[in-house]
Parts: sequence; structure tokens; C-alpha cells
Amino acid sequence: MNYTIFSATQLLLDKLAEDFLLLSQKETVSHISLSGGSTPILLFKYLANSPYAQKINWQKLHFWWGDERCVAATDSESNFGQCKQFLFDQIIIPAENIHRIRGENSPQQEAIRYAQEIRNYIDSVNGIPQFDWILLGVGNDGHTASLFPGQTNYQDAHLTFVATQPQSGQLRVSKTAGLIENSRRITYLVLGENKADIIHKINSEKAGSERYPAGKIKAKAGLTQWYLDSGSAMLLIEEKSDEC
Ligand SMILES: O=C1O[C@H](COP(=O)(O)O)[C@@H](O)[C@H](O)[C@H]1O
Repeated sequence: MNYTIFSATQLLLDKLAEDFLLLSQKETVSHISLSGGSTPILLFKYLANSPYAQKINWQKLHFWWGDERCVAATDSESNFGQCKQFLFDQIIIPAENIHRIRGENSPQQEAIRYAQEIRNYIDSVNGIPQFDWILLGVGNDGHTASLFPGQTNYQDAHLTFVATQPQSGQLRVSKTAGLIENSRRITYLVLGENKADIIHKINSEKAGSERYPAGKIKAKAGLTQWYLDSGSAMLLIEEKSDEC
């Protein structure tokens, strides 16, 4: 696990914001996939309420999602909805740069439509569209996007699929492992002590283990990094100090 532990969450947010800025200064547009859940809200708020809101050239960034819950965009569970509320409503960004998964549509049809939208905008490498950067979170069970332990097909040749959240039965449209793994860069963003146990478990798995999708899914020909705060890295830090 290629991880960086940030001693303060603010340092981690600054690093991410700086990377958004650098991408936005390139000649060509960059395609960034955002994660859902509770973790990225801090990042959205920071981008919207810091000097980065003005400094970043939002025209050059296109936003996508790793997964979406099959609910209306106005629902509090909507990944797009929370990003809209905390980021897009606070900055000036062209509407055509925002590629949301339409959670209100029929899930199967939306998975097909979203895959086509990805193909329409993003160049392929080895026959698979290549995102510039995919940001991901990790659930306490080791899921990422909507790729859940025990029900992830790592060989799925599609770009998107319909997943079922194992506890609630909620349907979600998600990128497949294969699409994520074709990204130039993958960053897992993990904050808080409540993630310490899963981070420790993922880090203790053997290379190639399929037990936790978040541990298994890596950029095949790119960079995979884990950005951790001291809370989520707590058990890794303890282990290290035990060794001394
Ligand atoms: O990548 C992702 O990870 C999260 C984990 O959510 P969190 O609320 O524990 O941060 C997942 O549920 C989300 O849908 C997904 O995009």
C-alpha cells in the first residue's frame, strides 16, 4: 500500500487542492472522477471556500463520479447532490463539464448511458477510456465506489454496472474495477479513526488478495496512492512504533 500520512487534515486538503490547480493549468482538459459518501465533503468545502475557488481554472476540469446511489439529485444520499451543494453551487464552472450519473433514471439504462458518455468524452488506452485522476473513498467493509467485498467481478469487461448495497439493498450505478484500474492516477482519500481498522486490514492483506476491493483495485499502468490522516492511519502508526 503506497500511503502518505498527513499530520493534519488541512495539509492533505492543500495537497489535493494544489493537484486540482496544477491539472487546471494544463493546455488540455483533465477528466477527474469524484467519490461519494461522507469523506470528500471536507474537500468540496475547502475548494469552494479557499482561494483555490478563484485560482483553479474550472473550465479545464471535467468531473465524473465513481458511483451514484439510485436516488434523485435532490436526495441527501445523492453523491452528485452533495458535490453540487458544497462545491458546484459555489464556483463558476460550465454545466457541460459536469458529468453526473443520473440516479433518478432506470439503473440498467443509466449504466449503459453513462458508459456511452464516458466513451464520448474520454480517449481510450488499450480499448478502455483513461481517466486522468480517480478519487476514491473506502467503506468500513473495504468497498470502494460501489464495488463491495464478495460481490465484485474484477474481470467485468463493461465500463459501468448496477450494484446492490449489501445491507440496505439500495441500487447504485458504479464504474467497474477494470475502468478504474485503467486510470492514470488513483487516490484513495481516507479520514477519521473509524477507518483505522479497515486501513489496517487492507494493509495486512497479501498482494493480489481480492478480499477488499479497495485493496485490490490499483492503477494497472499508473500511480495508486493512499492519502491518510493520522486518525485513519492510527493502527499503522502504532505498528510502526512497535517495531522500534
Ligand atoms: O468511493 C466511495 O467510498 C465511499 C465510502 O464512503 P464513506 O461515507 O465511508 O466515506 C462509498 O460509500 C462511496 O459511495 C464511494 O464513492
